[in-house]
Amino acid sequence: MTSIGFDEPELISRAFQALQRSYSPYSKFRVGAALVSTENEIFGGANVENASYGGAICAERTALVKAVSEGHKRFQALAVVSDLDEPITPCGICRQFIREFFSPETPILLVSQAHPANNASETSYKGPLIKRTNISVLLPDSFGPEQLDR
Ligand SMILES: O=c1ccn([C@H]2C[C@H](O)[C@@H](CO)O2)c(=O)[nH]1
Ligand SMILES: [Zn+2]
Repeated sequence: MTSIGFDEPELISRAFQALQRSYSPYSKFRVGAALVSTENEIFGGANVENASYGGAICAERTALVKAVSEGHKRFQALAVVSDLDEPITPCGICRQFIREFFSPETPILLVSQAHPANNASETSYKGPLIKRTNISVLLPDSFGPEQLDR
């Protein structure tokens, strides 16, 4: 079966919806993520923190754990959003987690809250800045499941 492809604005909007549910009373840093599976199902996730700070789970892993535990292990894209005017980039643990399930070139969209060029002197609003990357760029020379195939 051929994929119909994913709807990028929809995926980004689902990441912003997920961000609204961020539980981040300690860092006050809200993050949202959204994944689209090869079955065209979208899974959102937010960061969920803990009074024991090290227990925090990032938005990217929340979304992945939701999807994988519902039977979706192959993905067409991931979008990550925050409240910042510049895109953020996944932490090391999330990169390894993404590496487990993503193909090297699968699109990862790192999306700002608003375009950094927006300011009082701007007459026309510029939408969010989208940095397009993939896991082979974010985690080069990585260790992955193939290495355990013996
Ligand atoms: O890509 C990222 C970076 C950070 N965080 C979360 C972890 C923690 O709750 C807060 C501050 O690091 O942001 C994410 O969810 N995703
Ligand atoms: Zn992370």
